[in-house]
Amino acid sequence: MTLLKTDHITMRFGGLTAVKEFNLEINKGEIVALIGPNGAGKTTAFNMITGVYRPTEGQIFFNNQEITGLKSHDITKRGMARTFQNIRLFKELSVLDNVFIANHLHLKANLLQAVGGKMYPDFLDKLWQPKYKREEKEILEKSYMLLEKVGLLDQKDEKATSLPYGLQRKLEIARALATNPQLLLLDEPAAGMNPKETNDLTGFIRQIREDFDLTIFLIEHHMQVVMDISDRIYVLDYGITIAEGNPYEIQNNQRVVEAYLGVSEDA
Ligand SMILES: Nc1ncnc2c1ncn2[C@@H]1O[C@H](COP(=O)(O)OP(=O)(O)OP(=O)(O)O)[C@@H](O)[C@H]1O
Repeated sequence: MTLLKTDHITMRFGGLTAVKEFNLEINKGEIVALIGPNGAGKTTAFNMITGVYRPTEGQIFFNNQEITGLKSHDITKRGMARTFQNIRLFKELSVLDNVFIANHLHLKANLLQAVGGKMYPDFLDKLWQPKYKREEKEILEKSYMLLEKVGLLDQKDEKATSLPYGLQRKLEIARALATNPQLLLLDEPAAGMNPKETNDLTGFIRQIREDFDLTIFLIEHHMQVVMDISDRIYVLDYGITIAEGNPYEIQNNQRVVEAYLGVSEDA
């Protein structure tokens, strides 16, 4: 079953076409990677899919519903979550509070929707009614469960920024999981990880796919990770899709090899 589909999405910034007519199809349960040299348009593609940018042209479908141009929080509510290339944590807060707040914001957004999207004067009072107190307790339990799944329970009281970089990436993933996604987009999960963490990353991503019934779309520069983990790979170069296929096909694709290694003028 197709979970995410893009139909010829294009993003122009003035005279620059960052992504041109990108056609993507991801099936439920797949792990799909998006690779390409620096500046190829990978993050721009993520930004269009997650509602940060509205595509200049083309359409995006999630769960067979069009989501083109929807705001990020609407897209999150429909079951899509992401992490960022530059980690975005609440730096001063503890590990636990980072996950707790992500859960809480998600709940509050749903509550707001339940009251018609308006901030009624008694809205904050509602949060302290028994029903919502119960929900707060559930959120706390869920936060513990998420930290346990990503292996950060022992560090729950530490300040987020005191964690090594690789663990901050895992904390960002726990935060994304707090919104109950079906599709998780990871922007360079191996960046900043040490060799052991990088080695373990493939198993970790497979495990969360299993535990949370996820579909995963990731941008990654670390080729070993990409080749080990991906069912399929899309390759962008200067905004153009130059290849799509399984890891074996991509490794043996001449155009991909040239895009990465460059071709000498007289070749
Ligand atoms: N908001 C923006 N305004 C203008 N140009 C932009 C904007 N965002 C991205 N670009 C340009 O679009 C092109 C694609 O950038 P993008 O960040 O998507 O590439 P990338 O493949 O993610 O690169 P990297 O691997 O270095 O993160 C680049 O030329 C970049 O300078």
